[in-house]
Amino acid sequence: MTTLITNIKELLQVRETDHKLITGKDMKRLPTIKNAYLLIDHDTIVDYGEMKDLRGIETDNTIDATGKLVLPTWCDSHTHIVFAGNREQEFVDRINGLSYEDIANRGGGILNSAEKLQNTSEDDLYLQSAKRLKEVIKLGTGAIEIKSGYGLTVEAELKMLRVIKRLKKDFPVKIKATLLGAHAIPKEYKNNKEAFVNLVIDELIPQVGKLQLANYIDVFCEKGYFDLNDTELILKAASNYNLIPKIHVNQFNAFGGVGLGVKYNALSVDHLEELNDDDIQALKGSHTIPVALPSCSYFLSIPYTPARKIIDAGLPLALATDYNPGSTPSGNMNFVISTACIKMKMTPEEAINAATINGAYAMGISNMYGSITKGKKANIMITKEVPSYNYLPYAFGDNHIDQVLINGNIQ
Ligand SMILES: N=CN[C@@H](CCC(=O)O)C(=O)O
Ligand SMILES: [Zn+2]
Repeated sequence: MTTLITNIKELLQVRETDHKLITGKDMKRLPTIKNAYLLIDHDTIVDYGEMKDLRGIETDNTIDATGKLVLPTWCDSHTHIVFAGNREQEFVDRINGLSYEDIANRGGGILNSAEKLQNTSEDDLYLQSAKRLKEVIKLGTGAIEIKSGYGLTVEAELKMLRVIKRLKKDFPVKIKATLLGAHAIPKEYKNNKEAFVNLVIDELIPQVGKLQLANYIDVFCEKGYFDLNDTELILKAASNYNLIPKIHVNQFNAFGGVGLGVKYNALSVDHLEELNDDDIQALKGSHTIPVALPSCSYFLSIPYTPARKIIDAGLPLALATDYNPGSTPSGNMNFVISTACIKMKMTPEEAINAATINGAYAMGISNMYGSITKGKKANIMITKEVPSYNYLPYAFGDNHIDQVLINGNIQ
């Protein structure tokens, strides 16, 4: 089946040759073609160009995109969308003066979500998660990384990962799974963190590895959660099963997690609301991409990741949602783009690069996703009629996405 999109006001993120990721100053450049066409064969982008060069061809479908923009779908490289219920009461508690830390210290937070998830059947968990996934696809997400981490027992973690596997089977979007066994210290291990770390290393990682339920390994490397030593032990154990690190670091404190991630060839280091010069130095010359999660900063009222410092140091940056019930109950990548421009002073070009090709890199799929390139998957979105791409982050809070095509099919 062939689909031709014609009269595109502007086709964004057109990359002739395969770029794995965009770094530093180059992030300010967003290659586009005005008054363009795009040709899709089955699930693949096969041709594009200016309308004046379009030769008469027969296609099964034609979409007229007059006044509209076309761009690759968002690649959301950091989410926790498999969760049970919500934490709206903690949201109100924070408004009334408690901090995220206070809530965690009294047994809420991640432990609250873990209890809910343990008491939710696998089918129900699947249905709740599938609903979220459907919603974010409508908002333009065409590839997504999903973490475990609300299980906190071997069985509940496996349940989460099986739900992710089922989502992979049932949905056309590209999904990558991450084992986040060390997300918080369960109540039963409150005074024996070492035993929990051993459980992750000796039981959880081997089982997940053998069942091939995850592509990546994550750790919440943070004061009060898992320290550098715990993190290193877990990354080492995971490497025996080829689980590549994508880790939570520097959300509240900077104490060397970035350097550790780089040492273990992490694909990404995520959060980075607190970032020092040593962290920047560690990232230089590495293959590890920093990932910022501005919706989390917005929701928790914590600092925004210093995007200017990162990009101006010549580094790449990816943007993701962090969709989860505690720190970011939103999977809207359009809001992420706007917030990155408004609060982190990223230009629209930088934000779009960070949410497409660099997001794809941060989930190991930039060879097939994240840009309009011949041979890549036809995961694209068509906006409503808008004056220019600057309008997407500018008119924040509105939904500018008209149609989403995944593998060439309208969703
Ligand atoms: N910080 C660690 N994990 C999640 C939040 C977990 C939660 O509060 O449920 C995050 O990335 O923000
Ligand atoms: Zn997260």
